[in-house]
This record gives sequence, C-alpha cells and structure tokens, in this order.
Amino acid sequence: MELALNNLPRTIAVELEGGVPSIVLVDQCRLPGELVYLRTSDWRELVDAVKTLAVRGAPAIGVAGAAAVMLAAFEYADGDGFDRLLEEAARAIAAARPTAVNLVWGVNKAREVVFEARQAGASPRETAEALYRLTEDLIAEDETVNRRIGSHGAALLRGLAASGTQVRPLNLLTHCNAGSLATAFYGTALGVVYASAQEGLVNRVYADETRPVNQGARLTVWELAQAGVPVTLQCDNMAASLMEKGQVDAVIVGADRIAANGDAANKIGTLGLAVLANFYGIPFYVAAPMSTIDCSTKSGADIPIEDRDRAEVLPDPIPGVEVRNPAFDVTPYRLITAIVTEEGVWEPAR
Ligand SMILES: CSC[C@@H](O)[C@@H](O)C(=O)COP(=O)(O)O
Repeated sequence: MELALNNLPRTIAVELEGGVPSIVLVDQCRLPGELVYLRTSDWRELVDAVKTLAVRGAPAIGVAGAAAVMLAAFEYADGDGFDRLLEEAARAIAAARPTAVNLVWGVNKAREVVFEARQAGASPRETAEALYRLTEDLIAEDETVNRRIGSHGAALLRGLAASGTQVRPLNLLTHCNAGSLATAFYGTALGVVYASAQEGLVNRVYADETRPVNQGARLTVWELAQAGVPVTLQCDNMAASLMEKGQVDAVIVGADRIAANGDAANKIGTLGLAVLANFYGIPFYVAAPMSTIDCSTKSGADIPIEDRDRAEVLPDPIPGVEVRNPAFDVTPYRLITAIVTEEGVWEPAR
C-alpha cells in the first residue's frame, strides 16, 4: 500500500531565532477541524499545553518535558539563582501529568545535561544551549525509535498475515491515539500499522472513538486518513461485536508506562479490549519505546493513574450525580501477547 506519510505534520519542533528559543506544537485540541500550531517560548505555557492535551501521548510529552526545561533555562540564564530556579521549574514540569513515565524521563534527560554542563563549568547560557541541542536530538531520536518499533511490529504481523504461501491483509483494532501525533513523528502502535501497511499486511484499521476526550475519533482517524490507511471509526462499546463477527485479527495499542513485570498502563478502555481479545483468542500487542518501561515500578498496582476533570465526562453537572474520570487503566501482563519496542519483542507472559 502506497502511504502518504508526508501529509502528517511534525508534532513538535524547536526553533532558535535571535538567541530566543521557541517550541512549535500541533494544537491537538483543534484537530480534526483545523491544523494549527501553538508557538511558545514560555515553559509555563508548554506545561499548560501538556495539561490541556494540546500536546499529548507519552513520547510527545517526554520531548515536551525536556523542551520545557530548556525554555526555563533560557529564561533564568541571565539572572540570579539559575540552578535553584531551574530545578523548581523541572519539578513543576515533571508533575504536569502523572501516568506517562516519559514526561519524567524527558525532564531527567534534561537534568543530566544540566548536571554535566555545570560540572564542566558551563555558564547558565551555555547550559541552556546544551539543552537546546538535547531537545533537537530527542525529537530526531524519537522518530528513529518509532521506525524501529514499526519494523519489529511488522515482522510480528507478517507471521500473523501469512496464510500458506499467500498474505491475507489484516484487520487491526486500536484505541486512543498512539500515532505520529502522540510522538515527534511516525508513532508507536500506528508506526507498526504504517510499517505493516507499506508491506501490504493491513486491510483496515478500526479505531475506537476513545471517550471521554475522543483521541480516536478526533486524532487517530484523521491521522490514518491523512496517511492513506483505510480506517473505520467505531464507538468504544462496539469492539465486542466486531470481534464476535471475526473481524479483528489483532489489537495494537500504545502505553504510558510499563511496569517491570510487563503490566501496561494505557488510555482508559484498553483493559476492556485486552479482556475481550483474550476471550476471543485475538493477539493483543502493546507498542512502546524503551523509555516507557519503568523498571522502578514493580507492577501495574504501583502506576499512578491520572484523575481528570469531571467536566470531560459530564460538561453540565447534574445535581446528585458523581462522575469518575480516570484517564488510564492497567492491562495485566498475562493479557498482553507481546510488547514491541525498538530493541525487539518481549512476551511478558513467558
Ligand atoms: C504513543 S502514545 C501511547 C499512549 O500515550 C497513548 O496510547 C495514550 O494513552 C495517550 O493518552 P493521552 O491522555 O491522550 O496523552
């Protein structure tokens, strides 16, 4: 299948003009209606963009975390208290969203650069410039990592699609958006879709709408249509009937944090899909970079789950009605057929 990946925007970019850095983001709150970019040189605005989901998806917020520390370093470079103010900003940035470990990972990458630069006697401005280079590197590396995840995933799907000497293109189901928009470019779960589609292994992708914020209905279907991958949108409660009809060959999703035992946190609703896939004997794949694996978290029970604003579920409160809005759930490792990373494929249950 001929894909049009050039139609996909770069989710996050960095620019330096006249010594002033800025971050340019696709504003994901405005998609699919309009493709507009947010530009900021203020780390606090970047933190707000992470909180409001203007930039979202674990790898993208990892890059945004490092970028926000970089913006703070430029802001504080010419005044007193550089190291203290920068660390205070780093803490605030790392706390913007709790579940995706990539955010803390990105902030820690920036902390390492600051530590090394300051130990080597770099000035605050030189340190800020080193952070700028880090941000550029993380953006480039993220695409490389995703393309590797894509080729490992395509190898898995090749086996699934092989039917005698023929290839039977697969129907895949995904949840939320683990696509190019959730990363610097290319995507994790959708990176596997792109790499596989280019080999003729994909017939169609079914995208769950992904209540309450509709990342599937707003972002995944837009992204796949832009790229030229056949896509069908369905409501979250339609997956079981699709599986029952035998129309799903594999489920593929991303992850926000994978614990040491292989339990994986991802967008709320992922667990239900994994249970269904298990019932129907359908392979359930998680695609994520190594930066999403958090070996300091023993199991899924230790993963902090973000609790978001009730208004996302019920915009107009009804007196006497309580609302739950956990943004993520945890799929136990025994329901995961394989975790696909840039380093290869891990079967957590084995
Ligand atoms: C490659 S993105 C993987 C996950 O971050 C993704 O599936 C997801 O759950 C995103 O949630 P979001 O709340 O939109 O940031």
